Amino acid sequence: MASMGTYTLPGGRWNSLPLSYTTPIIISVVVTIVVWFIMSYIPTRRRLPLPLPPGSYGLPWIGDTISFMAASMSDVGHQKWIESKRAKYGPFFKIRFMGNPMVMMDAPGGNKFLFQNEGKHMDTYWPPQVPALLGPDSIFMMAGEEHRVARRYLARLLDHTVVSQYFDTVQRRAVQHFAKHWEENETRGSEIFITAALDKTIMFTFSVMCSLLISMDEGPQMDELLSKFSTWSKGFLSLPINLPGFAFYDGFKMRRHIMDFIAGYITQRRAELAEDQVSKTAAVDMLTSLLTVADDKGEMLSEAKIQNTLLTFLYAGFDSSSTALAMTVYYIAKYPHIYDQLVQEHRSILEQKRRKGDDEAFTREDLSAMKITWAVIQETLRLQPPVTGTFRRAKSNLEYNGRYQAADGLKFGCDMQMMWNTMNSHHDPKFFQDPATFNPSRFEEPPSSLTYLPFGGGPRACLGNEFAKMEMLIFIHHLIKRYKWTLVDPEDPVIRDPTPRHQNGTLIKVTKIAL
Ligand code: HEM
Repeated sequence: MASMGTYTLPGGRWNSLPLSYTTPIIISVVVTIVVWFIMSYIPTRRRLPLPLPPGSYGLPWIGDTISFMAASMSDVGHQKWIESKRAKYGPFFKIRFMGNPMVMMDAPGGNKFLFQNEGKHMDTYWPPQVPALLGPDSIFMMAGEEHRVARRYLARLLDHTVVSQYFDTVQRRAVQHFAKHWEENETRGSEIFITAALDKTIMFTFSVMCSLLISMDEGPQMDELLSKFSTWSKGFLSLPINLPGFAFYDGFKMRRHIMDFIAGYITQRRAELAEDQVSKTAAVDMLTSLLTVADDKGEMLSEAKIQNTLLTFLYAGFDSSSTALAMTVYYIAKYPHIYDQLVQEHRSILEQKRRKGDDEAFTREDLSAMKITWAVIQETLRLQPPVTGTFRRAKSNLEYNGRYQAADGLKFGCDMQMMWNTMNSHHDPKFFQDPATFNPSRFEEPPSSLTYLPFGGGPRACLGNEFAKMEMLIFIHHLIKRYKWTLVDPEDPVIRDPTPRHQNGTLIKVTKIAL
């Protein structure tokens, strides 16, 4: 018998519930959501001592999340978004990002404040999808003493001498790369061909990282790992919703496959080490070091830390470098006078080699002769930095007495987030004259302190910057030596996902030359 107020919709588990049951359920869901929104708003206000920086929090939880993420994916990263906020609120301002209040720092004062307090009064903070994809044992997630110990340890594995030891490996990979991936196009019948520079730089940097980390050779296994990586890394720019249809869902699933793959490699290497086979089978790479070198406290790394370190380095080491290199290839083609300067620089290096009888016997001393090349890469990193900035979170109440705000300073409540950002200074005419112009010669003078931050700064600055410099210089040397190139589509738009790349992968028309 149907009671009063009971209404049954045809079909479905929920639909068959009488209205007298569904109404309270719907009301309690709505009330929970509203209370959750309000709660995420109120404690924020309570825990933030005044004065707050100017700006607006916008809607509860959502705030600027959507506009900020959309800006992250646009051609100039956050640059325009930041400019419009700065025009409204001044050099630094507050927003709400994924439920939390966040201050965008100014440059260079805000950057200095942030880097000086790093590890003492503030720690790293990442939106939830990042720790889920990278793992809690990644150095990017570590804080305080744990980060300091891990960083000292990893810095030893990548210090100047070690980077030099990898020189020959990277150089060999470069020669193989051009023979396999570029000369292959020539043998298809033409000395002129069209290719996507980004595909090539991805192949090169991924191959270099696979060699540095686990001594893996190019082949189907590496191709498979690269394709898994591509799915996994798309999860970083997604909302952290673990449901089919969201890139995070696919990325998170793929993380398990990648970790299984890495675990297999570790097991195999442990067995080789136990049988003393490593020197015969593989060069000493990072995996061997991670398995055999103790940290400062004399402790060996756990299996989980080794796995997450390899995953972190593979990602940190290949994504930024590959897009930076493709962008460099783009700017060299866009400005023929820059190409001519580079030809001169590399011709003179090669002539010296030839006088000694072998132009492939390129040594690490030759890198220091590549001053213009490095300036071109630096200028590329200024205009299109692969990392536009990252987040931190205050561990205690802090006061920032920068030059812009009221005499009593800007106070950060415990848990408040802040972001350092390359776009604040890289495009500011105060620090870089005529900032929209591609002008590598500006790097003849060092930029003023904390205004040029492609590799970050302070205690979390990039650990691989020397390595990245070496691999990028080696790649450009081999490219200039063999080819000249023009842009197929000079108007190809730049997108960020999250590193900057041309929508069509920087298509270039390549002509073989012999420098
Ligand atoms: C053009 C290439 C690269 C760029 C632009 C770049 C940029 C950066 C930036 C901005 C940070 C700081 C992040 C922060 O403050 O939260 C960073 C950190 C890091 N980078 Fe790089 N990177 C590059 C290449 C590499 C390479 C080749 C490696 C490894 C061989 C590497 C390994 C790392 C690691 C391990 C960290 C974390 C350091 C820490 O948390 O203490 N990077 N990178």
